[in-house]
Order: sequence, then C-alpha cells, then structure tokens
Amino acid sequence: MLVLKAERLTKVYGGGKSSVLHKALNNFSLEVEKGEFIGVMGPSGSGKTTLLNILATLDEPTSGEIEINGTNIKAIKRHQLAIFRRRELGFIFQDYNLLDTLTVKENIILPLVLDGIKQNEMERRVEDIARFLGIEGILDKRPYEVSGGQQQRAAVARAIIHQPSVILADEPTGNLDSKSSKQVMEALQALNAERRATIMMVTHDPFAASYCQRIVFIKDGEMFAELHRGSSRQVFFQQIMDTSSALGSESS
Ligand SMILES: Nc1ncnc2c1ncn2[C@@H]1O[C@H](COP(=O)(O)OP(=O)(O)OP(=O)(O)O)[C@@H](O)[C@H]1O
Repeated sequence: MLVLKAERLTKVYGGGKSSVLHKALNNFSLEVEKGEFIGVMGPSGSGKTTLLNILATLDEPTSGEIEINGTNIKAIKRHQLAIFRRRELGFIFQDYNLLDTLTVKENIILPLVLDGIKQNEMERRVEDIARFLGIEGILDKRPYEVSGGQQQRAAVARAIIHQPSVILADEPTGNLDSKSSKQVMEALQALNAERRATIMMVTHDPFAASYCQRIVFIKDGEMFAELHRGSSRQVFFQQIMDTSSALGSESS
C-alpha cells in the first residue's frame, strides 16, 4: 500500500520582476510504501529541504501532485491542512523542537492532547512508547535536563504516538555525537521493523543513512541514483559513501 506518492514535482523559487528564477525541484517523482524506511541524500542546495517542506504540506509545489495516505493534498481546504498534517504526519527535526516549559511526557503526548484523546489512553500510549524507546526514566524531566540523544528519542516518541501515516525526519542526527546518533537510528529502525512505522529521513550522514532500506540521491532537484540495502548495513554504508562521492565529483 502506498502511503506517499509524489508525482512530477517541480518547485520554482523567485519570479518577481527583478528576481532570478531558480528550479529547486524538477519533475521529481517518488513513491513510498507503508512500512518503508527511506533516506533522501544529496549535496547542499540539491532540493532536499524543498522536497521535505512540500511533502510536509508546509509549502506548495509549482506543479505536480502529492498523495498522502490516498488523499490528494490539493483536495484539502486550506483551513483543514493543519489538522490533516497533525493526524497524518509525524515530524522529527535536527534540533528536537521540544518545548522547555513542558515535561518530556507532556511533550510526547502533545499531539494526542490536541486531538482530544482520553487521559487513560494517553497514559497507556506514552508508557508503551517510552518503554520501547528506553526513555521511561526521564518522562517527568524537562527537555533541558536530559541529553541530546534522550531529547531526540523523546521527539521520536512524539512523532509516532498518534500513529501517523508517515514520519518525516530532517537531519535527526545532525546535532548528536556518534553514540547518541546510533541510539536514535536504532530506535527508528526498531520502530520501522517492529511497529511498521513508515519513515522518510533527509540526512547528510552516511552512517545514519545506512539504517534505511532505500536511499534516493537528489542532484539539482532531480533523481540522481537509488540504492537498496541488502542484508549488511556495513556493505550498504560503503555503497552510500561511494554514491555520495560519485555525486560530489559530478557536482564539482
Ligand atoms: N525560499 C527560497 N527562495 C529562493 N530560493 C530558495 C528558497 N529555498 C531554497 N532555495 C534554493 O533552492 C535550492 C534548493 O534548496 P534546498 O534548501 O531545498 O536544498 P537542500 O538540498 O535542502 O540543501 P541543504 O543540504 O544545504 O539543506 C537552493 O539552490 C536554494 O538556494
């Protein structure tokens, strides 16, 4: 089952009288099946953030179509878009985006509070996901009292707690040391493997990318290459490194 379908996306920035037009995405198509863990890589300025913002329904393509969980985004009225986004998508950011005025637990259940889920159901879900991610001991702390890796795992919990169709992650290991990166990637991998979470992650980090099942490489707003992981993460890591350097040398 397809949970995300992007068809011939083009995004052109600029276009005012004096400004120069810039095509950040050029006829870019992508299909993501339920339960996939997909990575998006590419050099700086290749269009990754543009793609993520469009798929997140935060920005509109100049042309092209997007379907999320069978719904064409264009069919959603502007005032309903925020609710659609909150229910169908989960977000993970590089800088965690947790609210310091709330406890870790309150941060995690925020999507459920906004949707009016009953208190005992919220408690059940937060305990379950916190145990799964190994953060049950920090639920009553504030984000600034715990490590970056713990904050990011709390953000992962928040992204999955309402069971979205797809989780969009933007450089989730960008602020983390190698040990915390590994913990966060193992958490995402476990959510994908054991709970069938569908995850799409933009990253520059070949180590983080090696946890995905498939990587699409973007160059100048177009698909450059696609890699599928076999059984070995180490072999996949090397393939990612090789493709990244091929991409880099083509760009220079
Ligand atoms: N709001 C904007 N207005 C004009 N040009 C933009 C805008 N946002 C992005 N661009 C341009 O579009 C291109 C793609 O940018 P984008 O941020 O999507 O790349 P990226 O692959 O995410 O880069 P990075 O890895 O550095 O984050 C770049 O050339 C960028 O300068």
